[in-house]
Amino acid sequence: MHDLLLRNVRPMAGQSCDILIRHGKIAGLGSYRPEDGMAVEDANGAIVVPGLIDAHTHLDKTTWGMPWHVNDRPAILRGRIDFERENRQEIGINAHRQSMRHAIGLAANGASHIRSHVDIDTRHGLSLVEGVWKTRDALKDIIDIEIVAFPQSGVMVMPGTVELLDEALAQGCEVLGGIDPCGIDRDPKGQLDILFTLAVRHGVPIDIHLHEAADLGAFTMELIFERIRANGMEGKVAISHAFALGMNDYVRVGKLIEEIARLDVAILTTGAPSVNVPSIMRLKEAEVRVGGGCDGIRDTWGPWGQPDMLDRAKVIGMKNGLRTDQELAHVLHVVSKGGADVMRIDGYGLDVGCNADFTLLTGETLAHAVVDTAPRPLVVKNGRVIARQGKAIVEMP
Ligand SMILES: Nc1ccnc(=O)[nH]1
Repeated sequence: MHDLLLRNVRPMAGQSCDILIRHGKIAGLGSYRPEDGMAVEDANGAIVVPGLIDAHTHLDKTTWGMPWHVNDRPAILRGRIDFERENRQEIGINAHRQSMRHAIGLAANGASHIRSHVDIDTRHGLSLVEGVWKTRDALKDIIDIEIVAFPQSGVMVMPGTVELLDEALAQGCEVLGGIDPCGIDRDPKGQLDILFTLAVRHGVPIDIHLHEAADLGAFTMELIFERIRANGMEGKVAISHAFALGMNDYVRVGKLIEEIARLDVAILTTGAPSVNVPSIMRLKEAEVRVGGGCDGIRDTWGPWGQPDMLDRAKVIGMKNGLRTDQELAHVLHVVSKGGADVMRIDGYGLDVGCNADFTLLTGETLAHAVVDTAPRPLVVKNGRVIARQGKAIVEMP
C-alpha cells in the first residue's frame, strides 16, 4: 500500500490532471504539489485506464519462454485435450514456472487481475492448481490471480474428477469450471447437475467453457438457464466462449441473449479467430456483462497469442468487425471494466476511493490506443509502480 503523485495524465483519454494516491487508493484527481518524500511520476500527458483484466486465460499451459513447441497435430478438440494431458510433463510445462512467465507478462502489459482456468484431471490431481497457487503468492504485490477449478478432460467421462473438483473448492479455488457437457461429456444432465450441486455446496460461482456451436450449444445454454433458476444462481454464472451465440440465426441468438440478460449470465470472449463468436456490440445493447481474455497463449493448443490484454482487445475488435471510435473504446471496456464486472472486483475504477491499479497508454484517444497496441510507459498496482515500458520490476523465471 503506497503513496504516489502521478502528474499530467488523461483519465480515459479526457482532460489532463494529476492523480494523488494514498495507501494504495486513489485519494484525488486534480492539481497537486508533491509532499516531502512522496514518489512522483510525470506521465507526459499519457492516457490512464484502470488495470486491464484478463478474465479468461490458462496460466498453467503456456510454453512462453520455452523452446518452440512444434505442433503437427489435427485441431480436433478432444485430441488437443488428450494430447496436452498425456504430454505436458514430458514437454516440461511446469505449471508454476510457466504461470509465473504468463502472469508477469500480463502485469508488465498493464493487467491488474487474472481469472485463470487451471486443469484438474485424474492424471494431475490438484498439482497444476498448486503450481499456480505458488505463483499467486509470489506475485501478490504485482497482480491478483483468481483460479477456476477446470475439469478440461471432462467430468462424467473421467471418474474421480468430481471428487477432485470438490477438494479444489474446499482448498480455496474461487470459481468452479466446466466444459462442453454434450460435446466432451456426452452427458449434459450429468455434468450440469453435479456442477450446480458443487457450486451451491461451496458457495462459488460457475464459469463454464462452452465451445459447443449452433443448436447444440443453444441446447446446453437452455439446460444451464434451467439450473440457474432452480438453484437461485442468477448473477453467479459465466459462459466462456459461448460460440453458439455466433450462430447465423439472428432471432434464435436474440432469444438466448434475452435470457442471458434476464439471468445476469456473464459472457467471456477471446475473439477466437477460427470460429464464429458472440457479437460484443449486440451483448452491450442487451446490457450483458462481457469480459475478455487472452485464453491459452503459445501452448500445445495453438501458437498464437501474447500475454497482453491490449493485443487481445485488437483481436476481439478485428474479429467483431469494429471500426468506429466508439466501438473501439468499447472493446477496451471489455478488457477492463467489463472483466472487472464479471469477476466482481471491489474498488475497480479511476474514481476517488478506488484501488490505485492502472496502466498508462501512449496515444491520442482510446480507439487509437487499441489500434496501435499502445506502449505502456508505466503500470501501477496498489499505488506502486510495477512495470515500466512493458518490463516488470520482477524478473521472469
Ligand atoms: N479455448 C480453450 C483453451 C483451453 N482449454 C479449453 O478447453 N478451451
